[in-house]
Amino acid sequence: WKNPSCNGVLPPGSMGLPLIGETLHLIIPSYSLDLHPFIKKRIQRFGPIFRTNILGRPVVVSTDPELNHLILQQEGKLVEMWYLDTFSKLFNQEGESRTSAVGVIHKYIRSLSLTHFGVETLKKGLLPEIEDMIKKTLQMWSTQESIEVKYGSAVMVFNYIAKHMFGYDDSENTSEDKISEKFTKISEFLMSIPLNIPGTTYHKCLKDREKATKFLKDKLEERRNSPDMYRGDLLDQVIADLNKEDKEKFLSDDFIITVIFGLLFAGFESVSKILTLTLKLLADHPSVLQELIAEHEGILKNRRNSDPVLTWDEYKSMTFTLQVINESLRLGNGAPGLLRRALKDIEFKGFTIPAGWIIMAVTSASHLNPDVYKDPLAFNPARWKDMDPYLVSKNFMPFSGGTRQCAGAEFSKLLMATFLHVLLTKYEYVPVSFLPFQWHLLLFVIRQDHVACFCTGFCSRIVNGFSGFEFLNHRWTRIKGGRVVQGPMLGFRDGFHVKFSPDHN
Ligand code: HEM
Repeated sequence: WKNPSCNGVLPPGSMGLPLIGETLHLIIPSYSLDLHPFIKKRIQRFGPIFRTNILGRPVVVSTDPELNHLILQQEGKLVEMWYLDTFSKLFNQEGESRTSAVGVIHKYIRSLSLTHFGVETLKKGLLPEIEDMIKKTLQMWSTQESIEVKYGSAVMVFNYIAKHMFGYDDSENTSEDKISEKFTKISEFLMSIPLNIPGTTYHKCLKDREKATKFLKDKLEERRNSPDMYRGDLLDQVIADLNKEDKEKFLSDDFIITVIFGLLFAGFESVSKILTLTLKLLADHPSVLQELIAEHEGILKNRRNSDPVLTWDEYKSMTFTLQVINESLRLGNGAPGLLRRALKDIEFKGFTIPAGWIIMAVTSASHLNPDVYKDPLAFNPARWKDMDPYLVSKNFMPFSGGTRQCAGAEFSKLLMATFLHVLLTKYEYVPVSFLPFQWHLLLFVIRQDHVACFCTGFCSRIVNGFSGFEFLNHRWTRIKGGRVVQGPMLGFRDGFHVKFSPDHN
């Protein structure tokens, strides 16, 4: 394993231990948004392209923007998409059947997701539905003692996508049967070592997958046997496809379940991570929060019609909000890299990547390149104002690129922007004071039976507008957590707990 054969010169690197390679280095948690220390150290030692071994597979890690760009553009020719073995088992795709199914799944899943979550659908009617769902979610959150935002938003996005795809209603299920719980738990286990022994996280993951799959199968059966339940949603579309006389050969119940499973997964996990990171970064950066609030208040002020619903044009006018979201996407790389398998030997800059090897394209390396993004670890949404569009196209790939570009990108941005709009126009951020007293002037505002304490050090807006100050019934306050961890997937150590206060009126 130490000196793999190759028809050329392998990139430099080390293959670690037999069987596990250098996996342990990669899963050591890192508590920063910077490149994972394992990748940083290897770059210093071997340069931007190096070889290693992860989970027993020979891997070439690339932080080289040109190579990353090349492999994203050469899907199906030089490389094919490859999931970790854990992912493959999770999605019931293994061995040759997996390889041949990937291309077909790709085409079908892409077209399905664009039909149901693409720009045209968003424009036509999804936006008001999303806004309504977010208002109800925040209202519901505000009845809880506190919310762990990553988990709460994962459930929110899962429920919305599942409702939209097959009419799922979480409130109809007891907590034991809530399928959202099964899915959100499965995601915790994704990077586990594939050891199917009772007690391992991998084993639990497979058990939860069984339950989730059974649930989806029952849904499919139920809808098929009750034509009066027709809603024109994704499930109805796939049932119609299955019933066609000249249906595609690959279409089967199992295939459909895999597609729905994959789509649910592709959606809720990434959005909830980036949304949580955005709230955490906003809580850490009061001046950015101020500017964002001003933008959303401006939208309300400029609204001519009395209909209090966000429009597509208003969403598109949220320049600063979209900069904030871009900045979160830039910093919050959900996974260490995009995974591909070389279909043939790839020659690049004097090195050869042998056919069959895995390539991990670390696109986040470009996101943190100081030559492109000055002071790259700083959360500075204003930087996007002056970014050169050409540089951005080459160095900003949170949604991947080429034919595999995320089919839910616009949906995700719109959902996050709408969430921020509802949150910031309806709920005031009240920071918990944790700096020494002498750094602050504490204002106690007493009206009726409510008492609130505002800290000037963090919330200058309240101080500036103090003369015309209105008592705020809706508030959100960071309670605890928010420490980012890459292990190697992005997460939040101890979660990010926020108290959303109820409306007293
Ligand atoms: C912040 C949120 C999201 C991020 C950062 C994100 C990121 C990505 C990335 C990086 C890929 C490409 C993976 C690769 O090249 O190996 C991808 C693919 C995909 N995403 Fe997303 N995603 C997000 C949300 C969503 C949502 C909400 C949906 C569905 C509603 C979705 C559906 C898909 C689909 C279907 C693909 C496969 C596209 C294809 O292979 O043609 N994503 N996403």
